[in-house]
Amino acid sequence: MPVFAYFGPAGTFTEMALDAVLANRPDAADVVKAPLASPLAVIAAVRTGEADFGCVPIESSLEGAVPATMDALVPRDGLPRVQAYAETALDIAFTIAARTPIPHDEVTTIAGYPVATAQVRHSVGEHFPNAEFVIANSNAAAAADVADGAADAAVTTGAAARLHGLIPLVDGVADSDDAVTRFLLLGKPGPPTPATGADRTGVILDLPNRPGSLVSAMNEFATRGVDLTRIESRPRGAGAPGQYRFYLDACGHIDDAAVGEALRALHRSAERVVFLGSWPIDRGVAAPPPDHRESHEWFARLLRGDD
Ligand SMILES: O=C(O)C(=O)C[C@]1(C(=O)O)C=C[C@@H](O)C=C1
Repeated sequence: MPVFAYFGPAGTFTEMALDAVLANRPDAADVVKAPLASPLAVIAAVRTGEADFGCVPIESSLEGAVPATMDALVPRDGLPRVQAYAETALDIAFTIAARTPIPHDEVTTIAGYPVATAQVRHSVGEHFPNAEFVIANSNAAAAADVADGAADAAVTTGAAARLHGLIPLVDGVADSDDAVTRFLLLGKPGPPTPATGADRTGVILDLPNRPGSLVSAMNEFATRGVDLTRIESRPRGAGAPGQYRFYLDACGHIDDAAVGEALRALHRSAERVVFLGSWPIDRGVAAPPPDHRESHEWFARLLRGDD
């Protein structure tokens, strides 16, 4: 049975995102769901083959990129890259839950995962004036911590609160009404899912450290009319202090000629291009890239001497 790892434990938003992906698969009843402790562990399990697929959070509309996932996406130590095959966007609102219905002003510690606490800072300050956050490993781990007595209350999901027998103190907590988190379904490298006309392509770029190299890389998309939806930078890490790598998401599919041309050009100029995949966009506006097929056909005719 195929194994689908996810950032757990049970009850995380990531599990809900995975369930949404599985709902579209005919074999959904015959898969094994494996909760792992971090996005790094999920991605490592996909790389080594312990899991066939892995589901991880990638981007919060309030908090931006999920650093633990971004860093884990970089292939290391000769292991294969991972590739995204699907994304799911979920509306995010948290439950603050405790072991007993404790008065709000008596809550002094609230367990929370940093990507989550950053999304509820103001609301929690209003509801729980005497509380400070203590770090948990995920939204569901926060509920487990409270069940174990490690904090008075948790920033968690409704599902995790129920699983751990906690009582909701406040439901639907978010500093913004339209908070959305995007999740990726990752697998081993393989042929991308067919182009749908509303797709996203992701790459990680290691660029030479010289003036203009990032502008040039972005121009490979701009000059071909390809819309970029996201640019992130992360430190390159050990051995490269002060140096950054860049993550670009573009509208379009590797099979769209304009996107394919941009990727080939990047391969010629970048130190390394890691292809993260081309997959259908779940929500949001996608400006499709211009159709370059006619120019390719014209060129092929020239080579054949037909034109
Ligand atoms: O999946 C979960 O519940 C998580 O704890 C992870 C995560 C994330 O890293 O973005 C998922 C959704 C929310 O944005 C906050 C936390």
